[in-house]
Amino acid sequence: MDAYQNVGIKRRMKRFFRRDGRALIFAMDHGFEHGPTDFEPVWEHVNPRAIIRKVVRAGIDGVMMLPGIARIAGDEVKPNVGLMIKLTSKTNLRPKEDQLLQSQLGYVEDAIKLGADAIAATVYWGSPQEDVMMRQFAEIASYAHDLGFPVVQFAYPRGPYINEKYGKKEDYRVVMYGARAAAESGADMIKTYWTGSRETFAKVVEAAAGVPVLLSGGAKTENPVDFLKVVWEVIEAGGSGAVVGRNIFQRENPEPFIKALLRVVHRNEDPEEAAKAEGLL
Ligand SMILES: O=P(O)(O)OC[C@H]1O[C@](O)(COP(=O)(O)O)[C@@H](O)[C@@H]1O
Repeated sequence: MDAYQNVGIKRRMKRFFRRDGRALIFAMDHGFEHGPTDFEPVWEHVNPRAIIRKVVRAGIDGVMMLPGIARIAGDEVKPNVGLMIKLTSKTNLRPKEDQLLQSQLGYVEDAIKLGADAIAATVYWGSPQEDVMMRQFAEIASYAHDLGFPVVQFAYPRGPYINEKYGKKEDYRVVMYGARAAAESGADMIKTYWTGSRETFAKVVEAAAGVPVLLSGGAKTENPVDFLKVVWEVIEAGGSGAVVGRNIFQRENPEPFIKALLRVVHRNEDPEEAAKAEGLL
């Protein structure tokens, strides 16, 4: 028989994942992590209520945010949509080489009070500060799991040694390593980089040993179909969906784009067909 906590974790995972085991989640931590200039392409989306209302209306499965945005706009995330609260972050205000640490800015209790269905934290695997983030993650995961909450790891290999050894942080060998480290450190969901091909992403999924792997969206593609194609490859590779920020909120009209993404994630639709069906082509 399952322990009470396991039942809680399983039930809360289902707030994000549909019966097909896949999820499309909106990422809304950029005002902190990148700065408000990320919203300049469509300035009205700097208002969290405005953009969250749109993504929820379009049928998104979950929304990820820091605690402060949940205080301001968490009530826009309707009860049938998963709420993921991320407890670590960093600003973009320091020199790049000093941005290799995410610090804890909230506690598991805060996330629960805010109505979270899952708790997230980032680990920059390979960073000189890896140890600090590993401990933060372990503390968050241990407590959240005790209370029956699933934990999401943003497993991002990053830092000078990664560049030296692998050439780039998206090299599948190091992304695979980060995903494995996330699984071995107790993550219930993993969010990580696109490795450039279905074959290499399939290896990342295998390395995660059954823990669902979600794509981290990345910079907005000019042509929406290009991003739909990446998500399609992720699904074909056995990925469990995507967590997408800029590709959604930097578009003038995000709703048809989200609907096309949902077609790809949940119905395996061909990206061009999905785009046509939603009037993007
Ligand atoms: O890779 P970077 O520049 O640190 O980006 C981190 C950002 O990307 C995300 O992980 C995903 O958002 P995007 O889809 O915009 O890439 C955000 O949660 C976070 O703010």
